[in-house]
Amino acid sequence: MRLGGRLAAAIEVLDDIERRHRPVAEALKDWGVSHRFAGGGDRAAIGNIVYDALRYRRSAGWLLGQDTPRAVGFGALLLRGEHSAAGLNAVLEDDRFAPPPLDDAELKALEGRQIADAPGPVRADIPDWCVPLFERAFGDDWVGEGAALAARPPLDMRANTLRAGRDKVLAELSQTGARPTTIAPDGLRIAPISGDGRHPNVQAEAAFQKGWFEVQDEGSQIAAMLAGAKPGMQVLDYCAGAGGKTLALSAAMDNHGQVFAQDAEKVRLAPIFDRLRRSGNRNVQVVTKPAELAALSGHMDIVLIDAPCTGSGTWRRRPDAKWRLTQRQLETRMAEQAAILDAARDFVKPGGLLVYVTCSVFDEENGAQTAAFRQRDPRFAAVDHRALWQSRFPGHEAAARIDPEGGIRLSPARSGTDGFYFCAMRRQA
Ligand SMILES: C[S@@+](CC[C@H](N)C(=O)[O-])C[C@H]1O[C@@H](n2cnc3c(N)ncnc32)[C@H](O)[C@@H]1O
Repeated sequence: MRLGGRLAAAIEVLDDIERRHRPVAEALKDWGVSHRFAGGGDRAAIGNIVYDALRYRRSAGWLLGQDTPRAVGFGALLLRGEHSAAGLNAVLEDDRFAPPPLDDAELKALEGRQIADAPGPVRADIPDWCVPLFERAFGDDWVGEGAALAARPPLDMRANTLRAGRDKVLAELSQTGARPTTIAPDGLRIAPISGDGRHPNVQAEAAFQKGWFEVQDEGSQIAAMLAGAKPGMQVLDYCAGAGGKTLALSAAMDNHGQVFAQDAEKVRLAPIFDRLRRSGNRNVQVVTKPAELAALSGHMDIVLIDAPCTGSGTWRRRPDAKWRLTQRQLETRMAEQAAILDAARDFVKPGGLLVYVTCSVFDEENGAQTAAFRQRDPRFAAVDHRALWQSRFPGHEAAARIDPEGGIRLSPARSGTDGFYFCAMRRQA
């Protein structure tokens, strides 16, 4: 397929996502099933246009003055800067699978439009209703932070020190272009894809099958490290899901002590069993019965709440979620988070830590949530987060926002990671 056919396919997929409210991955998969002739390179290129169009939906649409699948598809290509409008039309001209070229009205709309002149919400590529949330979270930096959340993400991995050190994994993955991450000591990073490329399928590597590494964003690795799990501790991962943080906590404990993994939705825990077999984590107990959980009350050195959240910190990877999110969903998540904080606190032993983490950038789910919790339960006090950050990641002072009232924030613009919030609160009595 040439560029025109790929662009037409991307517009078709974007239309499907919009009309049928399909998740992007499913819409792309369906397109692939019904177009079996398309090769891997075509699928990757179409996927890149679709994902870019969703990441840059606002700015791509602004360029053409419309928010249609066609406008954002064309806009996403133009934003790459590889073609001028006339140049793109010339490429599409003799391609019979291409969409109709840009017409006079579209060319006129594009004339003289520079993203640098666009209003803030367009440059930030966020919905209008999110602007106050971004302003509250980032102050004057909100446009840059929004734009960074619209960029293509890297592929991050964590060396599983129970099986292999980072250098050994780096040597094994040398063909993939993986480099050490700058902040997390066990992290590896493959840079964001450029042009029509795609990330290597690292999970097909023998080293992955041998459990030498896990796919995990550097921000998630940092959050797990900040929790401070040590060999011999009793740790409850209260919202363990597929176990990304469970495995990191267990590795930090060098398999000594106990990590209890629980989740309200048992089905979410299902992948953890395979992951544990591969990674050699032997101190993880998956909690499946209420009685097993009740027995832990008041005994935990650390309770980690990796809370359900809007996921606004992961919009680089899940850009469709950015446009689907509503104020009502945000409020639902906030209510869940408050209820989980109240339910999980009793598992912390006196002197132990309640650690709250989200992959959201909104203060409503982060600092405001933990501050409200401490008001409800003054037995819990925020630790000195500046001292904590400096002790774990010396030399990286500029990479995180430390909130005076307690909490550490990571973001693509500041830390080069997904957006994360971390807050550790010590139980006094
Ligand atoms: C952010 S995800 C966890 C991701 C996981 N910790 C990881 O690192 O891979 C949040 C999890 O919280 C779970 N959850 C939602 N409500 C819960 C509740 N009331 N109690 C415990 N877990 C809950 C969800 O099922 C979901 O798996």
